[in-house]
Amino acid sequence: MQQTAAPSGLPFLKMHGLGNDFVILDSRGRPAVTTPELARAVGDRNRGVGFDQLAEIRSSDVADIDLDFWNNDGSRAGACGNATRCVARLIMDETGQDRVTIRTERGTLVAVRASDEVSVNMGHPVRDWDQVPLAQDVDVDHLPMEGDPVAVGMGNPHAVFFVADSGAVDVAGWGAQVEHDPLFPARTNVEFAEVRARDEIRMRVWERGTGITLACGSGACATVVAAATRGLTDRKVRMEVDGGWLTLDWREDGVWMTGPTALVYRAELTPEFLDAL
Ligand SMILES: N[C@H](CCC[C@H](N)C(=O)O)C(=O)O
Repeated sequence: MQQTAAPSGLPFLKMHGLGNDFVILDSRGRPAVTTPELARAVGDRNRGVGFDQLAEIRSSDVADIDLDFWNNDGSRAGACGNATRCVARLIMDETGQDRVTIRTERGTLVAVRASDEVSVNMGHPVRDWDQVPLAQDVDVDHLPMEGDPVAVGMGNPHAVFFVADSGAVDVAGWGAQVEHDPLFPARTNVEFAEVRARDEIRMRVWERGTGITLACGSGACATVVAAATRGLTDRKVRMEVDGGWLTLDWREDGVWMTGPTALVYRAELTPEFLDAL
């Protein structure tokens, strides 16, 4: 009897770092599959899988892997610290090594195991107004906007506001308004930071292309850069986000971020789902 091969779907993993959740596709050795339509369909929490970001692993000729990021509105994210840590852990588990190099849009990043957590060097912050990017030549340390935010590029744009009580902030209302402010031609991620001590910050975030998330690694990096630049904290801080705790350390070689990673499940998108796209 002739066996018909089962139609093959698309394997993926679900991971999260502090509740910042990801669908991870592995396209090593074959063409990339993600399109804005696929990202939106898989990112739909009712009709798809749901994620804050989709990360697609690709073969690399300069690093252990290349990694591309997408938001659930179908837009590209130039950086995603928590997904970088999650994928780094996958690759370290696969290779048995404690170090991995990952090429992203902003350059090649190094991640290392830190006991049961993962640290990644997210690189140097970008402080040139046109590189953040901003629409005009303004003071990045004091943007001309209500709330006096700081602009920081971490491979993606961030506007960091310092607030007295982060719990009282209307993150969705204020965040969405700032995301679409004309000062940010590529829109922006928005952080609301409450400095608790020279080594501790509470931060809540509104992400470009996604909305409120429980954590944002690049946003946490941008926040420590903004806080230390303003002289509000030291360069090494513990940061409490809605999903837990990260450690940030702005060193000579870049901003290091350390935190937990979790593998939730491995599954497959069915041909039926993919055909409907
Ligand atoms: N959650 C991510 C950041 C996603 C940023 C994205 N929303 C963008 O459009 O830049 C992180 O851990 O760094």
